[in-house]
Amino acid sequence: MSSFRLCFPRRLDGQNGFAFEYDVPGLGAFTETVIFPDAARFDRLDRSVLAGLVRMAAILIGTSYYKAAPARVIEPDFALSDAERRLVELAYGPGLGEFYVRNDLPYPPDFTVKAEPRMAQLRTPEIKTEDVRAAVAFGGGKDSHVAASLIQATGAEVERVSLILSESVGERLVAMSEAPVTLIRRRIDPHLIELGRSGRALNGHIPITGVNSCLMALYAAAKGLDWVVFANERAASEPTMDSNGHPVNHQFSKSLEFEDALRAAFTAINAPVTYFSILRPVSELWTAHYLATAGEAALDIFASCNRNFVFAGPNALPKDKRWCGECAKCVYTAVLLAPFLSVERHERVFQSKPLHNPANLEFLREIAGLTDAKPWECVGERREVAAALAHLLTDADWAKAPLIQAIEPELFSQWAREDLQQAWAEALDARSEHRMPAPVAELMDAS
Ligand SMILES: CC(=O)N[C@H]1[C@@H](OP(=O)(O)OP(=O)(O)OC[C@H]2O[C@@H](n3ccc(=O)[nH]c3=O)[C@H](O)[C@@H]2O)O[C@H](CO)[C@@H](O)[C@@H]1O[C@H](C)C(=O)N[C@@H](C)C(=O)N[C@@H](CCC(=O)O)C(=O)O
Ligand SMILES: Nc1ncnc2c1ncn2[C@@H]1O[C@H](COP(=O)(O)OP(=O)(O)OP(=O)(O)O)[C@@H](O)[C@H]1O
Repeated sequence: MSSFRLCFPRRLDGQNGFAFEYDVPGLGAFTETVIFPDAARFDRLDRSVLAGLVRMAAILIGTSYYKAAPARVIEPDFALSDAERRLVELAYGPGLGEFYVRNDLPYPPDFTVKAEPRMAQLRTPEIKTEDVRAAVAFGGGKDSHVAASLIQATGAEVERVSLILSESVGERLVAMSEAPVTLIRRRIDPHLIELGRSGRALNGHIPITGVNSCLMALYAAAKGLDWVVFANERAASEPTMDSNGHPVNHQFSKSLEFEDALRAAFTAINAPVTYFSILRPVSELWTAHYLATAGEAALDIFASCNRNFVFAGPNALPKDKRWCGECAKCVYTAVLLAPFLSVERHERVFQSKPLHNPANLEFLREIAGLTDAKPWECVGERREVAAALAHLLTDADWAKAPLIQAIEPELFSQWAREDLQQAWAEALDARSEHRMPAPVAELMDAS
């Protein structure tokens, strides 16, 4: 039976990085390279820790190549600890859930992982809480800005780090930040993109946050940083839709389930970094409120529209735009921030009026829970969106916005008014499960 093969990554000659190599049945060999800043000193890492970190990166990066022609057997040329095996099962299972469902492939998928077992390290991880240096994942959006600001408030030294697939995306990210951004450069095998474009390979979404997490951890460990901080929100654990009784989540690799799997795999290799998500305990309205108040300086430079990050497709935004104003993610972010901004300020932030554009009504219905499924996008919990809309209907200016008016009758036929009032009232105070170190939990008021 032909299998998808993952090779143990090799160091590049003359460049500070690694080559990740894969064999896809029927399509041949592929190589992705990742180049790190010189400050990442891989030679200072314990050999087994380095090997573990690159194995984890190889597993996650492999999802891009596996999806070209999914095989029934996944076969690394390295042994796997239980935690790494679980990472494979999750990344190539629900991590690719959207891909399977949108390509009409069976879901859950039926594959076997063929690898020798590896003994895990059993030491309890040390969590540094003083003189901390933190790598904060930076994606240019509201969550990244808020995460960087909060980590700074803990007294830690913050380095913003972005993974990029093209220089133009790197330039956009740098322009979206008020502080310097360290860039780690991935180069996807161009053959994969060609095959996808010509229809000779399957295409679809991959667990990108998992890829970014493993590469950030590798960078942080090699630079001697202590924390690797993501801004994965509580809402990312809510599935996008249900497929025959199985949840499918566009944001699976941002979910708490995947965060736990990554943390277990880092522990099993004794990785010298603490990985966590700082926005896990709070609502998206909490984050929007923080950005509109304490984080106000970022309002004119941040962007959440994913079209900023297209590196090879036809959907890239024009250079002078940060928001397309006509996708589910723009509409979602516009709803979350509206309760905290005047209509005029909102228009300046979003470079348009997404909540006044009738063409956006269907997106609004989808994100507010008025349809069977959420859009295949990075959007949050339906109840929270509905609560924000109910609140906007009580605001004299926002209640006049055409989309807010248009949604009113359907909103209250789907949701009980009192339930939405309660969700709004709790939005800034409620806290949920998280994995943050004590000083961060204290700052976030989360026990
Ligand atoms: C920017 C974006 O949203 N891209 C998604 C889009 O891809 P598109 O074809 O429009 O443009 P490109 O991003 O330039 O991709 C070109 C092709 O390359 C494939 N590819 C890309 C990155 C990668 O690591 N591996 C790859 O194989 C890609 O499939 C294209 O064929 O549509 C794709 C198919 O649905 C999406 O997969 C692209 O999503 C990117 C991987 C991406 O970075 N998306 C994030 C903005 C995103 O969705 N973030 C979510 C987190 C989701 C998660 O962690 O799973 C979020 O913020 O919540
Ligand atoms: N290119 C990237 N490099 C490093 N980290 C990234 C990148 N893109 C996203 N992230 C991180 O992944 C996590 C999830 O991304 P997400 O898109 O939700 O955040 P965001 O872009 O900051 O906010 P928003 O939800 O407003 O788009 C965040 O911690 C974010 O910083």
